[in-house]
Amino acid sequence: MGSSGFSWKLPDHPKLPKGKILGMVVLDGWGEAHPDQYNCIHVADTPTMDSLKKGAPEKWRLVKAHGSAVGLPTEDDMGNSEVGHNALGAGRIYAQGAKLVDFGLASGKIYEGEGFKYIKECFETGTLHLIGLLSDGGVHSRIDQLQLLLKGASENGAKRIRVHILTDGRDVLDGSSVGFVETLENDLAKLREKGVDAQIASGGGRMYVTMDRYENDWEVVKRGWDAQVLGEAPYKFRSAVEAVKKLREDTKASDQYIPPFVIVDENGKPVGPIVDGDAVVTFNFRADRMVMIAKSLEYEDFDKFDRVRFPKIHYAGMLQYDGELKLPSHYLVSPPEIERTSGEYLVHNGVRTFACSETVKFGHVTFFWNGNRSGYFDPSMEEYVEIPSDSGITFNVKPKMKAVEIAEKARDAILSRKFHQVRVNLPNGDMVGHTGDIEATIVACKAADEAVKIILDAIEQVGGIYVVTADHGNAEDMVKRNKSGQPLLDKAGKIQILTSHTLQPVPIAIGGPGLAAGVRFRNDVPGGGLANVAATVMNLHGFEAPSDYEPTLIEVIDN
Ligand SMILES: O=C(O)[C@@H](CO)OP(=O)(O)O
Ligand SMILES: [Mn+2]
Ligand SMILES: [Mn+2]
Repeated sequence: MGSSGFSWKLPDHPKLPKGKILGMVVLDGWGEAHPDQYNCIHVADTPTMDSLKKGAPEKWRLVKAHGSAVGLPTEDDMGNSEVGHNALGAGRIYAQGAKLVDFGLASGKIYEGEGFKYIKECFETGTLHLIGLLSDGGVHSRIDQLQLLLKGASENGAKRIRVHILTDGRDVLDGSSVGFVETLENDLAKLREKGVDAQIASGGGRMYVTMDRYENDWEVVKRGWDAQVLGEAPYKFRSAVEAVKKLREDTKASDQYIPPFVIVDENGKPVGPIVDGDAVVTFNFRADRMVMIAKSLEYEDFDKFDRVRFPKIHYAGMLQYDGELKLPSHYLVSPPEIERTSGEYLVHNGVRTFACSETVKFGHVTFFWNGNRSGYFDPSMEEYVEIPSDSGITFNVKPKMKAVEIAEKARDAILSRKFHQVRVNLPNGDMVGHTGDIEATIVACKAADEAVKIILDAIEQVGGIYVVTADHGNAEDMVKRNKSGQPLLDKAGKIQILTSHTLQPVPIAIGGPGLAAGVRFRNDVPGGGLANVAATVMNLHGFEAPSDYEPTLIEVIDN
């Protein structure tokens, strides 16, 4: 870097060569935990990952993947794909959406911002609609933030408020939706006592209504649109608590998959369709599962499904969800400014990159990796391949998912020798872990392990280097535990299945024939986390990382 200013040019690494082919594998939802029967990774046959762990102690270690290590508010915050891949790709720790929204609400700054002023223009004559995930999971949203926003909006002049809820059961225990709806109903009743006309207007389970991602299945978003905007749904109820209880019972749906419903008045009329002149806020802070609904609410030109009506509204996201598309154009809190990511640096330094996953995780190794920006930095240097995911099923039905297909694409990219970095996300441990199906998750872990083997074999053939890591835990612990780690039993004496991510660290392994002799993990970064991986990878490509990146995990010992 010249003294005159910024340069993309990275300094040469003093010891490590350039031009090696590097396979970068992210196992989604693959943490390290105590081996017992609820640790699906332990129970599953995973010879490849086992051999990495046993093989070379100086080339395998654990890194932090939750809490402050990935920019989350507290050490009780489990990791997730957004913050995990952001850290892996950006090499620095950013205060993430959850934290930025906390700050905006606590300081009141949120109410002074452009986004809030924009929606406020509708408060006099229109309704304020709040759409988002109702739980305290802290991955996509938090109910306490919704509560503060409800209070703040009413104090700032909102007279009529409608909440469109999405039930969780993925980041929190299944069945917990009832309690969250009751809490929200209490708050809305208090607002009504103060003269604010506030009600829940519609709802549905997050995986079946609204929160699809990466354009996997627009039907999911359409179901939400019909209920939230048009006031139409297959189920109609007078109360949301009743809706959630009854639909769980009658349709046997888990919280994640509750079918869409609308709340109606005594005449059977929906209480809160979205109409001209209304304001709408999507209150999730996390990006991936808000991009599609944001497009449907914002884009004049839109052909993904028939919206029937496109109301003239003032729409704001809790955050801006896509930095490249500038979507949505209005937002309540500015997102973390994740810039100068490793992907952008490497492209500027001649590193040709291939990235691949299946649809449900495709954006993780592209969009999240690149700091929540869609698209390429330089299409002549990069190729991103998406393998279509199965849609319309829960992944316990097909736990192998597209692991082999992803690995074969990676293998072909490696053997083609056209790329220096071949990066994949293997979704199985996470996507199947979220279903809570232990048997299926064991199959999933085995499938992911087999995919890793395909990639490592290809790296072996070209004399390359591999880095195998994960973005956060999930499959390694499938049961809710008490403080001392014992499985918690419910009233009927049954274990409580944990569908969510965990607080566990994740493994990182390096190796391959191209790894220079003397490379090993340093032992002076014991607290290392996912953000330390980017500098590590830059070193393995033959470069020094920028000075503001979190330190590399490796050193080169002279033999
Ligand atoms: O499915 C998701 O949206 C989250 C859990 O809420 O999982 P991940 O962070 O692994 O994408
Ligand atoms: Mn993940
Ligand atoms: Mn997950």
